[in-house]
Amino acid sequence: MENETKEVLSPNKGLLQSPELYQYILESSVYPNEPEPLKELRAVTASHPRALMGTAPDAGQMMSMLLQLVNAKKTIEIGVFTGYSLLRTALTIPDDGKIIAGDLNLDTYEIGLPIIKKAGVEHKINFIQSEAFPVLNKLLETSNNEGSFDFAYVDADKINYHNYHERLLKLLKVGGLVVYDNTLWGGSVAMPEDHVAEKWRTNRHWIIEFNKLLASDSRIQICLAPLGDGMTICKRLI
Ligand SMILES: C[S@@+](CC[C@H](N)C(=O)[O-])C[C@H]1O[C@@H](n2cnc3c(N)ncnc32)[C@H](O)[C@@H]1O
Ligand SMILES: O=c1cc(-c2ccc(O)cc2)oc2c(O)c(O)ccc12
Repeated sequence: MENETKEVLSPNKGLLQSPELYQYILESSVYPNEPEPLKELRAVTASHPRALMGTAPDAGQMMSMLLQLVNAKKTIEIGVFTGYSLLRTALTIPDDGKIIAGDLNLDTYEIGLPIIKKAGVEHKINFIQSEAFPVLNKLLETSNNEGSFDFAYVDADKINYHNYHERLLKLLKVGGLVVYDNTLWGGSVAMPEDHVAEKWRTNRHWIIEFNKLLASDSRIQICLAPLGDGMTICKRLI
């Protein structure tokens, strides 16, 4: 029974040398401490045709650690899908913490919403069904929001990551973190273009350019963690 559940819930999404090694990380380090509502959310997401888009559980575990390290209370999420990373954040920040969460798609958010409600953390979430730009632009219209966020997570349209970056750096506190998902894009960033499977060709160029941009941005300190599909952690320095 245990094995059956694992197979359904844990497709090998990792970049590691073997599926066994990824499964080992999940079973030895991630699942034993993964809160029950997150397990439930993965289970309800597993049958969605785009389930592979969800933030990987090991990446979610790192998010919790980062949120705790910066004592995050005020956060932004761009790209919610069914809400795995959102629920991770909501379960980690304090009871009076707030998350502004934007996604174009309300239907997918509603798949996870009953679990978010049952976990008792919905009051921390302000979900906005929208393109990301208006959400960020609206926040920037209120000058009090500048330099006020502790943490941001970006997991949406890769072509606009550089535009989100400029806005998020204004919204983050000095010392705050922004984490970008998919910065290794299935490993395709390090392959010659003609070796890249069709699925990963879209966006590969944007991710490669974005990684260069982050590496040359003196306003931030970065670390590209090879977890999930690659997560770049950026700390605002100035
Ligand atoms: C990879 S999924 C997010 C996964 C999510 N973080 C999780 O843990 O399950 C990407 C999401 O970004 C949303 N999205 C794509 N383009 C967007 C845009 N321009 N503005 C807002 N949301 C967008 C999609 O609707 C989709 O739900
Ligand atoms: O097709 C994908 C796959 C992912 C993905 C792969 C591996 C992981 O450990 C996590 C996520 O992420 C995607 C994504 O964020 C997106 O916006 C579109 C497609 C995919």
